[in-house]
Amino acid sequence: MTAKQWIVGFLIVSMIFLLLFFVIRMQKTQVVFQEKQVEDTKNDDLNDLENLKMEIIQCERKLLLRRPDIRQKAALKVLTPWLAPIIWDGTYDLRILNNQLKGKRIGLFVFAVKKYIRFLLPFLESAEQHFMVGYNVTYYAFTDNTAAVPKISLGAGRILNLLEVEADKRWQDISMKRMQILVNLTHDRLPKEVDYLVCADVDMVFNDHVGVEILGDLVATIHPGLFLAQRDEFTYDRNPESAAYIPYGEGDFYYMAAFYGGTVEEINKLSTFCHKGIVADKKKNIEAVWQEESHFNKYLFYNKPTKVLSPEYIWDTNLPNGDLVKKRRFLAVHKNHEEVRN
Ligand SMILES: CC(=O)N[C@H]1[C@@H](OP(=O)(O)OP(=O)(O)OC[C@H]2O[C@@H](n3ccc(=O)[nH]c3=O)[C@H](O)[C@@H]2O)O[C@H](CO)[C@H](O)[C@@H]1O
Ligand SMILES: [Mn+2]
Repeated sequence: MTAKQWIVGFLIVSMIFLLLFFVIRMQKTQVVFQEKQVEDTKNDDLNDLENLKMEIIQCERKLLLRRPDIRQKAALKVLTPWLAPIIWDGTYDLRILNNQLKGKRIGLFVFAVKKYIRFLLPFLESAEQHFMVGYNVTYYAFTDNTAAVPKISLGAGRILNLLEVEADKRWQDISMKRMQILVNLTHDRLPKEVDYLVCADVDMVFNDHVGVEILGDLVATIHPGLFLAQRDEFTYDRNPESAAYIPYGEGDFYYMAAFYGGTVEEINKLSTFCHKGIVADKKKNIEAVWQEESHFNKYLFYNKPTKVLSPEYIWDTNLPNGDLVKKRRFLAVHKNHEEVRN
């Protein structure tokens, strides 16, 4: 090597070192700057911290939607960390399950109060086509106006009980009232009449097979809008004053209370917990962010479901990521919330 080559080499190496030095320095400054920002935020009120958190969550969510590998993994999850099955199409053999569960009596609990009576007929008609076909099914449909419910013809072994319930003023109270009614129903009447109880929202229709693959001691459905979400995105109740409170960093899934089930005994325990929580909150003049669904999620955090249903069992065609949920067994009926709730 000539002296000139040595000098050029030396210059190049020192330039690289200089560059590295500046890059590291800039990163350090960035971290210090970010730490200072967080520090500033701490000094502001809690709301700002909450906003920051929401922004981070939004960013993560956007990132997640661009990561097909994560989407795929979340969608294909078939086992919970406590080893309960997550039911997707193709994970079970119905012939085997029918052999195991034949002769079981199944109840379907639903509320159709005030304007929601309009949903009852399509709900029941679709259940006749898709829900537990070949089994003894008893519907427990609660309404404030039995006379307004149209007649429906049922298949063999299927019974409709139209039961009276008082209509609350607020839709939130109607929705939460379901827990109170369930406490009594699962205590007094159901132990003699059914083995398993399934509870559903009425503003839904069965759209494909829903059978004994959903039966288990305690069964809940993953919320179709949050099945790809991170834990801290779950819309649990975050108010420490509420009985439904779940702190950030905790939780397994966000379950939707529009479709769940279990043995009569387990539904009695679940509804008792939720009803007590609702009453305790009322005494403090508070209401959980998603009413009974918040208490439901709290219960299921402490009492892990023995079976979890994938969003195939509650789907809404307005939702993103529908390509991951091909079988849509139970579909939300689109409604004008303002109109139907008032
Ligand atoms: C996307 C969304 O907003 N989801 C929440 C909302 O679901 P939804 O918008 O699905 O609630 P919803 O309006 O369907 O009410 C729940 C159920 O209560 C019954 N009902 C309600 C009102 C009424 O006047 N008559 C009647 O019969 C009916 O069975 C209905 O399906 O509210 C629920 C109840 O708190 C849950 O918190 C849900 O997470
Ligand atoms: Mn609903």
